[in-house]
Amino acid sequence: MAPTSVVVSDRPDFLVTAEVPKSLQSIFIRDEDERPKVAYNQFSKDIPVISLSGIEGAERGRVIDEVSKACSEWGIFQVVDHGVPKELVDSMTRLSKDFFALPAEEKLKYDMRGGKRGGFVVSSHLQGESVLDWREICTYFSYPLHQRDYSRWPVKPDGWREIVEKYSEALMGLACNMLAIVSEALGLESDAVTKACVEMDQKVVVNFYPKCPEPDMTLGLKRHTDPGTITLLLQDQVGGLQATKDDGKNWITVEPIEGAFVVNLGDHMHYLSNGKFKSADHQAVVNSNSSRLSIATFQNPAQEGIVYPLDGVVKEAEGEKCFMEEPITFAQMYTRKMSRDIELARQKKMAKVAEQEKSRDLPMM
Ligand SMILES: O=C(O)CCC(=O)C(=O)O
Ligand SMILES: [Fe+2]
Repeated sequence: MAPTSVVVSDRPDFLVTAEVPKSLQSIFIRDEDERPKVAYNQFSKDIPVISLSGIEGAERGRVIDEVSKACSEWGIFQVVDHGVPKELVDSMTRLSKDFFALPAEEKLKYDMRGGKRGGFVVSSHLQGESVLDWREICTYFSYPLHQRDYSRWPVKPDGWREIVEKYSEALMGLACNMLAIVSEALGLESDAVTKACVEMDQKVVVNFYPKCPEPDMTLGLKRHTDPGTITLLLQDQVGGLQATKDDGKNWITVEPIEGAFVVNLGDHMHYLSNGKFKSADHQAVVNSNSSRLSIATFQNPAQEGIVYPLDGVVKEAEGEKCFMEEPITFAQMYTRKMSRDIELARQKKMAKVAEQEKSRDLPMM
């Protein structure tokens, strides 16, 4: 989920119905510079695909090298042979699709608007931002266990809750394995990153992107970096996840691979690594042929977790400098990111209004 999303009250109702509108409402139309530049199904093989087979034995060194390279270059890669059972992944996908196919009234029993922690919402966007994302989401706050609030977990379709529980647990395991590899890729003990997280939070966001009548004008999810430590994304075979490693000049569409997880680093990991590892800049595009499902599992540090380069990462003897002035907490980092994004959205909106006024004032030819 876009890290900075704040659920606001204006809800485009038609997205919760099965009907696809014939044209795009203006609230979804993006400025030209934000619109998709590459097709949803023009797949690229640039993002590394890393097999985790043999990770506890002879293959560990290879995995560490491949992860290190991918994190320095992209901050995003895919993993296969990850050990999460195929039946669990298939059930999670099938039941998630069934959830979004439920009648609007059923989904809206878990309406997340008004600051509720978890549930269902149509689109979501920054306060002050004028354009909406073309998606519906269902969110579960799954860890820490003592904060789990089942009253915000939809009970339908039958069996979904149990599967979400199993899926969250399996993904917590995979995330911890990946964070051990990332720590070692930085030359540290395998528990360095998990220790910095204090207690690992997990949030599962199921994204459903309905078919869209004018996909070239809008985005399923606008460009962002995830704020947390690491994200594990399961996507269906439709395609739509895009990444850039050069600040938006070039975009690639990540090739969907059956059963693979896309792994991307978030801002927290970027700071812990003193900028050696990127937090992946990404977005989701939509299309007019089929709807798309993706399930993002966000692994975040505790609110009081410290955001600062890890001990031993900054090699001062080699002339390297720490790129942060002072340690801050994850809660502070998140608030700053949000305020920055809200301010940017405000400036963009004002520039647009000024531009419109200027063109209105021009004399008629
Ligand atoms: O749907 C996707 O491919 C991307 C989802 C994502 O980036 C997110 O939920 O933060
Ligand atoms: Fe994301």
